[in-house]
Amino acid sequence: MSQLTEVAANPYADELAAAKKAVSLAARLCQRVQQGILQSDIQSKADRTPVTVADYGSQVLISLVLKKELPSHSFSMVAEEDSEDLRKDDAQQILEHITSLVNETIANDDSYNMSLSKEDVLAALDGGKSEGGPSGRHWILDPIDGTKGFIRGDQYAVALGLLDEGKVVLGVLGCPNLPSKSTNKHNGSSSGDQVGSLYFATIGCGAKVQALEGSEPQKITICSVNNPVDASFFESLEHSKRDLTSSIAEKLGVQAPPVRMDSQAKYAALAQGDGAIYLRFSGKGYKERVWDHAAGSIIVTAGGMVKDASGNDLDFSKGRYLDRDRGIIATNRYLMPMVLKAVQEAIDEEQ
Ligand SMILES: Nc1ncnc2c1ncn2[C@@H]1O[C@H](COP(=O)(O)O)[C@@H](O)[C@H]1OP(=O)(O)O
Ligand SMILES: [Mg+2]
Ligand SMILES: [Mg+2]
Ligand SMILES: [Mg+2]
Repeated sequence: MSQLTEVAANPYADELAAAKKAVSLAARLCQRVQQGILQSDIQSKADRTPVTVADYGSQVLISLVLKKELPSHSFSMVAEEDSEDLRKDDAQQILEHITSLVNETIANDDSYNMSLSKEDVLAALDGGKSEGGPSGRHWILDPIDGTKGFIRGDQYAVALGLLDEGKVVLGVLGCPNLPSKSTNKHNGSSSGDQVGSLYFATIGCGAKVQALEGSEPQKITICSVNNPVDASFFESLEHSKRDLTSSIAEKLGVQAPPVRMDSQAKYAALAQGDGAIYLRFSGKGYKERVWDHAAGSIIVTAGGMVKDASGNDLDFSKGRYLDRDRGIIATNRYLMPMVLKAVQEAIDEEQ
């Protein structure tokens, strides 16, 4: 397809190009930090979850690239991180470190001739404070999804979505540690597969993958298994109600052991057919955030389905939190009715 035809066929082509560029650059910063991560690179947030210099650096780079690449667009972003902790007196050293990481990543890329001050970094972070909602366009960003996996040296994702009038219309997932074909050995390369991929989808245009360092995009397809006995399922490594997911799997007759993985890399792995089902049931009272699902879910819905436990589509139009009933289920259209039935039965038994 010529570039002109592609632009005509995809109303979000400009936004997609900018989002891919932003996520690729951020992923480069994350890869560098992950290779030599130190205890001093990690902080604890008020909610006791970890945040690293790379979470902050990734968010700064992404907001910067989106603004540079789309100068005529109004900018609104719903993002996980903000500058509050970095404005404290004891955070000056870490802020300096983040600023130099961002500037070095920009300098190594050649696209932009600029250098950020510490104030620029703080201001860029606070560009992510939008509430999103049902009207207008809003970027939705998780600069590192799966920070615990990132610190451990495992899977993580840089996840950027675009909300337009309350619907997710575009998603890009940078997965630096995910092999693009088989995730069976998800900590490293297996059988020569490409490790480090960029997954993306725009509404109505299918999902694709390319190498993070750049390559011809390839279409990806969700697996077509229609008998749950032959299916395998993904769940979170850190945040899964394992009693419930194993009861669901048992009801379905799933034979394979669960594949446990951090972050939205699970959505990417599912979208490229590495497994058949993703079951997400977190602890009681945990409210899911939009940035933990926006990019991943559109990459799966290009060929499959993502629903809550009642079979409803996820609603991203309610602000920073995701409106959903209990869990999240992602799978192909053949298995979805069977999985939803098993989910209802398992939930009823649990009560
Ligand atoms: N108690 C929790 N239950 C469910 N998810 C959580 C919880 N605490 C943090 N998260 C977020 O869930 C996502 C991780 O998903 P997974 O468990 O599938 O790897 C991350 O977005 C993580 O935040 P973060 O983005 O800060 O890493
Ligand atoms: Mg976090
Ligand atoms: Mg997250
Ligand atoms: Mg995060």
